Formats: sequence, C-alpha cells, structure tokens
Amino acid sequence: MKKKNWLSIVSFYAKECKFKLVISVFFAVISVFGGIVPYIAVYRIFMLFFDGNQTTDNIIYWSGIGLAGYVTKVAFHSFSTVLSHISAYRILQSIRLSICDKLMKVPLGVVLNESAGKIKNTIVDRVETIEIPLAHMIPESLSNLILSICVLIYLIIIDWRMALASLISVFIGGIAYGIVMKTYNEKYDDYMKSSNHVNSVIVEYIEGIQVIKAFNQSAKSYEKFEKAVNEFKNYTLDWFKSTWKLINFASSALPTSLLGTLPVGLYLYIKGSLNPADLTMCLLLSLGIVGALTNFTVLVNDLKSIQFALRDAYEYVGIDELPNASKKKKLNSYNIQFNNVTFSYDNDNEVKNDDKSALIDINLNIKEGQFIAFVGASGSGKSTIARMLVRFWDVSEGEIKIDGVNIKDIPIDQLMDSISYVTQDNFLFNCSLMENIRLGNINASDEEVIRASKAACCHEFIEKLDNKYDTTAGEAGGKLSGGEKQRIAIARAILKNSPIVILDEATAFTDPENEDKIQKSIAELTKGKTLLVIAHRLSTIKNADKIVILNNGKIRDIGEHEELLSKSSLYKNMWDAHIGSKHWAASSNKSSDSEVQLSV
Ligand SMILES: Nc1ncnc2c1ncn2[C@@H]1O[C@H](COP(=O)(O)OP(=O)(O)OP(=O)(O)O)[C@@H](O)[C@H]1O
Repeated sequence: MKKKNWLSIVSFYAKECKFKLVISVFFAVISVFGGIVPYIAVYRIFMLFFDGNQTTDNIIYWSGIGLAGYVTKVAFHSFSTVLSHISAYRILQSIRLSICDKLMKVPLGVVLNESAGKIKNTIVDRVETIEIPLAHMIPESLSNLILSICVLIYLIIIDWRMALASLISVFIGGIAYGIVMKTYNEKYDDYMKSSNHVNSVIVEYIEGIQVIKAFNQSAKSYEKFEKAVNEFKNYTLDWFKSTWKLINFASSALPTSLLGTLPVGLYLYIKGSLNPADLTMCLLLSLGIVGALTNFTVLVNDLKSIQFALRDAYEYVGIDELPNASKKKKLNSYNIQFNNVTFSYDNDNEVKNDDKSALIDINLNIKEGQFIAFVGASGSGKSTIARMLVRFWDVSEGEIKIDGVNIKDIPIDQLMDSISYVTQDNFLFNCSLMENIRLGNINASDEEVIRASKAACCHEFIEKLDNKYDTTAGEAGGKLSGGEKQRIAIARAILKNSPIVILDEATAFTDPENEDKIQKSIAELTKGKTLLVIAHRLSTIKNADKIVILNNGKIRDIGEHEELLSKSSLYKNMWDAHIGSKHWAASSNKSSDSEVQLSV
C-alpha cells in the first residue's frame, strides 16, 4: 500500500468541489478585510480628533465606513461558511463511499480480519471528525493567515519595531505549543488505539449478546466493556492532565500581542520616537490579529485531527484490490478446472508449507452440469475451495479456470454473475423480505421474487407474517427459524439463476420438516446447474457424480459413493460414523429419518 500525504488525499477527494472551496476562501478573505475596516475607521476617527477635524459629517462618514466593513465581514463570512460546509460534506461523502467501495474489492480476509467496531469507527466517527476542521479550517485559517501577514506588513510600514514587538507573544506561545506537539503523534496514536478498542468491545458485546445471555456471562462481559471504557477515560484524562498547563499557557500567550506591543510602544512613545496616532494604530492592529492568532491555535489541532483521520481512512482506501479484468469473457461452457491450486490464509507463509497452507496442490476437473461434493473433517479445506472459486481470496499458487479461462481474467462482476454461493451464514439485511430476496437479482419483479420464494418453500411462512413480504428482516428476525432464513437465502440464489451453484450445506437445521423443505428448495435451485456441495451429512451427497475427500488441505481420494466405500478407508470410516450417528439420533428422537437426497 502506497503512503499518501494527507493534503494530496484531501485534494483528491475535493476534486468535485474545488471551485466551491476556492470561492469560499475568496469570500473568507473579503470577510477578513471587511473586518479590518472598522479598525481603520476608528483610527481615522482618532486622527480627526488629534488633527482637530472632528466634524459631525467626518465622524458619521468614518462610522459608516466602519459599519459597512463590519457588514461585509459578517455577510461574506456567512457565504464562505455555507460553501465550505457544502464542500466538506461532499468530501466526507466521497471518503466514506470510497472506503465502502474498497471493502468490496479487496480480498475478503482483509475485511474479516478487522473488527466491525474499528471499521465502523473509521467510516463513521473518524471521518466525521474531519467535517468541522475542513469546513472552517480552509476558509477561516487561510484568510486569518493572510490577515496576519497583511497586518504584519502594515505594522512594518508604520514602525518595524512595533511589528517585531507584536511577534513576542507568537514566539513564546509557539515554543509552548512546540513542546506539546513533540509527543502529540505518539499520544494521538495511543488514543486512537484505545478508542478503537472501546468501539470493538461495544460492537462485539452487542453482536454477541445472545451468546453472552445464553451462557450467563452478562456480568463478566460487561466487565470487559467497563474495563475498556475505563481505560479509555483514564488514557484521555492522563493525556489531558499532562498537557493542559502548557496548552493553556500557549493558548493564552499566543494571542496576547499587547504583551509585546504595549510596553515597547509606551517606551518608544516616552522616548519620543513614536507619535500617539501611530502608537494607537499599532495597538489597535495588534489587537486586530488576536482573533487570527487564536484561530491559528485551533488550526494546529485541526490539522492534526484531519491528518490522523485521513491516515485511518486511507488505511482502507489504500489497500491493494484484487486484480480485476475489465473485458468481459465469452464463456461457452461452465467446465471448472483446479490446476495445482495451493493457498494459505497467511500472506507471509512460504507457499507449500504444509502446516500453514489451507489447500495444497488441488487438481480437479468439474464438468458443466456435474454434482460434486466435498467431504472431510472440520478444517480440511472444504469451504476454502469454494472461496477460491468466487475469488474471496486469490490462490497463492496454481490456477482455477472456467471454460479454460483463468478466473483472474474474468471480470469479478461476470464471475459473480456466473456463480451462486449459498453460505452457512444466511445474513438478512434490515430491509423488507421482498428486497432481501431481490438481492439475488435487483431487476426482478415482485412476481419473480414470489415465484422464487415459492420454489424455495418460503412463500407459505412469509404470507403468515403480519406485513407479509413487506416485513423487515429486523421485525421478522426473531420470528424466523434458522431453516426459514436458509430458505430465504436459497430463494435469493434461485432468483439469481447462475449456472454454477455452491452450497455450503448447513448442519444446524435438521428437524425433519425443515430438512424436507430445505432439500426440496435446494433441488429446485440446482436443477440443470453445475453443483458444488460442501457436505456435512454424507447421506445428502450419495448421488454425487464425484465425491472429493479432503484431508489437511489435500485431496485424499475422488470417486462415487459406492466406489469410495470400497477403496477409501477414510470415506468408509466417515460413512460408518455418519450412519452410526443417524441411528443414534433416530433412536434417541424416536423419529423417522426423513432425509431427502440431493439430485440434479
Ligand atoms: N479467514 C481465515 N483466516 C485464517 N485461516 C482460516 C480462515 N478460514 C479458514 N482458515 C483455516 O483454513 C483451514 C481450512 O478451513 P476451511 O474453513 O476451508 O475448512 P472446512 O473444511 O470448510 O471446515 P468446516 O467443515 O469446519 O467448515 C483451517 O485450518 C482453518 O482454520
């Protein structure tokens, strides 16, 4: 991942609103100069009195000019702020969208290895911290900087000694700030780690609340949450305590320009080298930059928070994407080939280190329309094979081809259109069940969604819900059984109607009625398709054209059921264990075995 300077990141995201930002700065500059006018007007009125020209007309004239300057300041400040806020929100929107977009394009492992709390914290909270600095910093800070420089030049013109005197407080405040800033990066890093930890613990607590309650761990896990919150509080408080004296000193010293100008000015006046009008003007001008200098202290903090928030956001935006082909490939068949496929989840692993590789030297030919089952002990690599085919990760060595084309050369969109992957995790989004099923094909009509639901045996239970297909997954969530959720996932896949179906067969929903319905819906989904089943119960895959036995990431044997029973001791043992457990389940439940075998 290439590192990028935070300014170039901002300007990249500000591309679309650059014009607005420029205008915003321009208005802010006008506003700042408008703000100087009242000081000049007051100076002029003083001069009128010193010169003995204090007529009502003259005083009204300069008062009017002062008022006009003030109105200009307020009006242009408002215009500038509106434009800078619009731009800031656009930039925030672009950053958030590009992180979400990126998460879809990077290897799945990168996303899964991060805690949901940290990702949420970056996308929502961290990016939000940029808004206020961005909306105010660019116009206000820039214009304040310009104002300070102009005032300084003006002071030099009036009396260079007074100009130097006005910088005394800047110098003292600057040193104090410099000391605080020395450890700022390190402290801020730790602060962010602590904040991410709190977020992760909160999200974990909420996501796992069912398990926590079921195992009566509420008090214990709350302790973990409380500890994280306390640690965060302690850290922030310690940081605050270690810096507040210096920060307070710096922020009070920096804008106190009178600290230098008043004694020096009086000294020069007494010595006779500064006339009263110039002394008054110098004091007024140095007061005029107090606001600008105060803003400058805020700017230092703002710059840091922008810098760190963008660094965190760029941690995601800058992740290398899975290479994606741009040109659609013409596929005449859906024959699948695994050639010497080796894969390790550990990027640093030397390929072919058998202990660390999840798949080693997988060679497999699957013909279009075949039904292939993968069996093996837990952790043997069954799901990894499926993840390789859908490119959730890329193979470390070897290649996977569809119709002779390496899947890396097929655009990911086209590949995903060709494959329906029904995983064990039947995630439902918090929208209506109609929309949840329509995810399979966003162009499907309501009628097509209902037809797919009927085929997946979902229609009946959805119709019984209060709002039928309009029930949101959130409302229905508690009312849906695991098997019903799985059938909704199957309905999605039926609607998608891809030529290749991968089924990570769930073991959880094995009550006879659900099982019967699930098998019926699967039979409907897989009609005429190339079917890859990750099998957990062997009786459902007895009819497979090929059963692939995996062991520690390697293919141990391939064959049909009967063939494997006679030639593979591993398969025979698995089958015996399966039959044994079925008999045990049947006798303990006193229920008949109603497994329906898959057929394609
Ligand atoms: N995201 C991951 N990161 C690191 N290692 C992983 C990841 N997912 C799986 N593994 C490891 O890869 C190996 C193969 O896992 P895989 O999920 O493919 O097995 P499986 O045969 O499908 O198991 P199960 O039947 O329990 O689902 C295991 O050792 C597992 O610990």
